[in-house]
Amino acid sequence: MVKICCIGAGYVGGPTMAVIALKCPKIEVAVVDISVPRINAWNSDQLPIYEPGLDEVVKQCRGKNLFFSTDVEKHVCEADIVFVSVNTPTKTQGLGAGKAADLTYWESAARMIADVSKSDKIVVEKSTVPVKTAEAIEKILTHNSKGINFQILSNPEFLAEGTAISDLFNPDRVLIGGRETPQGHKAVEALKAVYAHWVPEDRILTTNLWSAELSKLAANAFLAQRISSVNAMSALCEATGADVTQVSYAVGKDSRIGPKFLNASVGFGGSCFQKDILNLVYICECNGLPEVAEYWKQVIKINDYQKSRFVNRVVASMFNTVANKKVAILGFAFKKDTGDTRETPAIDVCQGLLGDKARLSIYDPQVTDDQIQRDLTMKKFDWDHPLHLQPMSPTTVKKVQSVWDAYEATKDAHAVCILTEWDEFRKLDFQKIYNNMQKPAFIFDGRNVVDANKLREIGFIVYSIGKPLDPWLKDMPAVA
Ligand SMILES: NC(=O)C1=CN([C@@H]2O[C@H](COP(=O)(O)OP(=O)(O)OC[C@H]3O[C@@H](n4cnc5c(N)ncnc54)[C@H](O)[C@@H]3O)[C@@H](O)[C@H]2O)C=CC1
Ligand SMILES: O=C(O)[C@H]1O[C@H](OP(=O)(O)OP(=O)(O)OC[C@H]2O[C@@H](n3ccc(=O)[nH]c3=O)[C@H](O)[C@@H]2O)[C@H](O)[C@@H](O)[C@@H]1O
Repeated sequence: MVKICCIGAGYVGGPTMAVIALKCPKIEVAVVDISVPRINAWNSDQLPIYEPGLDEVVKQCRGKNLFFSTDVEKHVCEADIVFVSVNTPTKTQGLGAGKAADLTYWESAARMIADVSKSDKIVVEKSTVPVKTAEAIEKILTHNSKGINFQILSNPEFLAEGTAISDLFNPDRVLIGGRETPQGHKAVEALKAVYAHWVPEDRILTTNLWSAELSKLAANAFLAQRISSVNAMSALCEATGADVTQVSYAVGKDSRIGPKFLNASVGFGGSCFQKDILNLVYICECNGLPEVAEYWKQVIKINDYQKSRFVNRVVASMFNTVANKKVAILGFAFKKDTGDTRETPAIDVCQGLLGDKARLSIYDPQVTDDQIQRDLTMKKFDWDHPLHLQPMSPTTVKKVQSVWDAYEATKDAHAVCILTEWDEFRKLDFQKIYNNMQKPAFIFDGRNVVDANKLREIGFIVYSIGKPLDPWLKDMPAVA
């Protein structure tokens, strides 16, 4: 029986391995992590991450051919294939701080693999890593090996949160990069055979190691670039009276451009887009390509601009001050159908409003109060370290209250900001919300989920990203 071990039981390691176990009943899969609470949660009824469809998959295989354990060394030692899916955060200190990937967790995993291994292994980069990481990992493994043969493969993950299970069941492609040697080819074939249990062969792409590593960074950069492009257009739409939804539709009808990923928003979030682009920028700079680095940096600059533009709109519309005004925040996760708040635009928007002394009442169906407090007090990039290494909030933000109901959040509020596109926000009783708010009542829709015209009929002053402006907003300059 082939044995797989995955180091890192996070958003990628957990779902990916659960799907491999489901689709390959003859393969034994162990997911290991240094975080005891995380592993305990994987072994309980309350999984550590919220992902539609994940519970069912885990329930079907857990205890049969899928195991979650903190006994990292034992499972690594026994495995034929070791996936490494640990955090690769942005470096916060030292050379390349604020840009380069911090490979501390990766390196310690690699050293541990070298130490405990007693048989040949295929080591698979599942984490997103800088180009040429495989070479460094190879050095660590071979330097320490006792005649053991390690083959390194790059097999980046393309799943998106909220749709992880369907993405894993039906991927656009699976990418496997390996060394162009007979042993390298053999290792690629072995991993290919795992995916071939459910992925059609023509969707399993094989490349050299460096192409696979770079393709992952490139894919995320292209996706984020689309969002920054449409968000840049949204500012121009507001200035000219065009409607960004109509513009996106018209643009996306061109089959060369395509309709997906053209929704204007308050900004993209998530653990990877910014981190991976910063990483790409750093690699370009290190390779003497400052113009290319500058090009990709713009994607992040526009994203930052979009978030601060939104805050400025809120403050400017409300007579240039939100001091002591109650602002209801609907949605804190970085997108719907996930409880993940890593790099969510809600953090920047909330911090911007708190900077202007607002009182916030936050409701998100999947994010706990604890998480919100932690996010609003944590330093940039600290969030992307394993939980037990994250600093605790020094003080809780007194001006932030989180509640478990949208009606409670909006009661007596001066304004509502919609920051995540949860489906339930579309179905709210806005008449009831309006009746219970201070007047004039404002709605700032950062995700274009509400019907602005209907809300205007109720009496709200509405701002929707990239849509023709309310007469009220036209007179309020939103530039800092
Ligand atoms: N979140 C996402 O949707 C995607 C993430 N990725 C990439 O996958 C990688 C992992 O991301 P996530 O799963 O989101 O991170 P995560 O933070 O959810 O999980 C990483 C896990 O690794 C564990 N870990 C760290 N060092 C360890 C060690 N030495 N031994 C054992 N366990 C260790 C941590 O405790 C943590 O539970 C990152 O490189 C990320 O860029 C790629 C595609 C999608
Ligand atoms: O490497 C990763 O971590 C993953 O990053 C993204 O997945 P994810 O961040 O989970 O979610 P997305 O659906 O890509 O959304 C990212 C952000 O962009 C925003 N977005 C997305 C689409 C859009 O049209 N407009 C827009 O603002 C979302 O609201 C969210 O904040 C990629 O889509 C995955 O392919 C990749 O594997």
